[in-house]
Amino acid sequence: EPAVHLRSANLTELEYLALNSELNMADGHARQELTDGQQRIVEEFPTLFEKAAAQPVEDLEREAHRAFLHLLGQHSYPAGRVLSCYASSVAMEILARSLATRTDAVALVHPTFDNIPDILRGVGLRLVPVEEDPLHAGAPLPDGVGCVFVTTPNNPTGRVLTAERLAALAAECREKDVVLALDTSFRGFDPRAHYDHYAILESSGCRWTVIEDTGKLWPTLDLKVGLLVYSANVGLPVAKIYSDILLGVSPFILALVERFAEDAASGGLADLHAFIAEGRRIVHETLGDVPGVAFPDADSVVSVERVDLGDRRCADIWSALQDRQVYVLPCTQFHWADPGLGERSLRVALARSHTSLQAAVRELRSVLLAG
Ligand SMILES: N=C(N)NC[C@@H](O)CC(=O)C(=O)O
Repeated sequence: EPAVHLRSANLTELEYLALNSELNMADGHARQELTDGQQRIVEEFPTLFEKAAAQPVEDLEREAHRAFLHLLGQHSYPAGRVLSCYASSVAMEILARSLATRTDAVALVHPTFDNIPDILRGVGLRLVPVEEDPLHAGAPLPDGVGCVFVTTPNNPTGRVLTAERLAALAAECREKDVVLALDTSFRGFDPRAHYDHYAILESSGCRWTVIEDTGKLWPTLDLKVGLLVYSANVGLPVAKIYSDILLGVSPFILALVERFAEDAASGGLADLHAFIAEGRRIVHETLGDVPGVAFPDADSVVSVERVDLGDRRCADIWSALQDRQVYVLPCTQFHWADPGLGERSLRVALARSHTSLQAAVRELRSVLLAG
């Protein structure tokens, strides 16, 4: 098949290349081993399947949404306005199509994962970049857009909107009659993202949507749901466009999400945070003394880590790693409005077994020291 050209590839095309490699540190999906508690759920699958087949799907949806969102501190979500999707990117496509019926421009956080700008541009929307520092510092939003889209915690930086900043953003969007859209796919990793976003959004009166993702947390072989949650006054045809795309997700996956969320609530989430922190430590310890290397996101606790390469180009390092069947992501494509800004950094996935992560960053260390 055609060779993937690094510069013209999107990040997901680079993630495809990594899928069959032992040392795949590219995608942000959960590929660590199952914990004992999760293994016990997998052993229950026949019973879980029977339960999913027997129960009304609306009960399974309600229970899955409740277990997952309560786990993450989201107690005020509107239970009647949650659309279950096969993946968060499906939710993203539905939102993009809905936005395109009402506006021609979106202010989007920069940098962020490139399938978000790609999906928005794919429906013809013009994008205005919003850099993280001004966004978090409270700079006024760009005018002339119909939506402000923020990934929080952001990918790959891990930057989180505080409750105060979210309230101020929502107030500004309400004043300007602009939709505030959040992608909170990485929120499971960061307790600072567990304040009740829905309480703030609902009380602000602004038009809003939130995309949630169960797929980043647990190694369920991508058995997951993306959620598209929206305000009563959103003024977008999200439910109608949802019906163009799907009737609903698998009841079995809803039952699985509920059980994994319950396991997480009884200690699993804290264990996951410790697991990811150890992965981050492995990266810092293995690469920390390499000349020119730095870790720009000192506060980040999400399941990916950015590595600054000093004066080295990420394309060269990415290729040298690929020759060793080791995969990471170049940061160029995250900088969707100015790829040059990502030219000297990489992203390493941390939701991996510590042995494979250690082996991969040792290869990265050797490539970096080879000069
Ligand atoms: N639909 C797409 N493109 N899926 C890839 C996405 O899930 C990977 C991701 O979010 C990450 O690696 O950070």
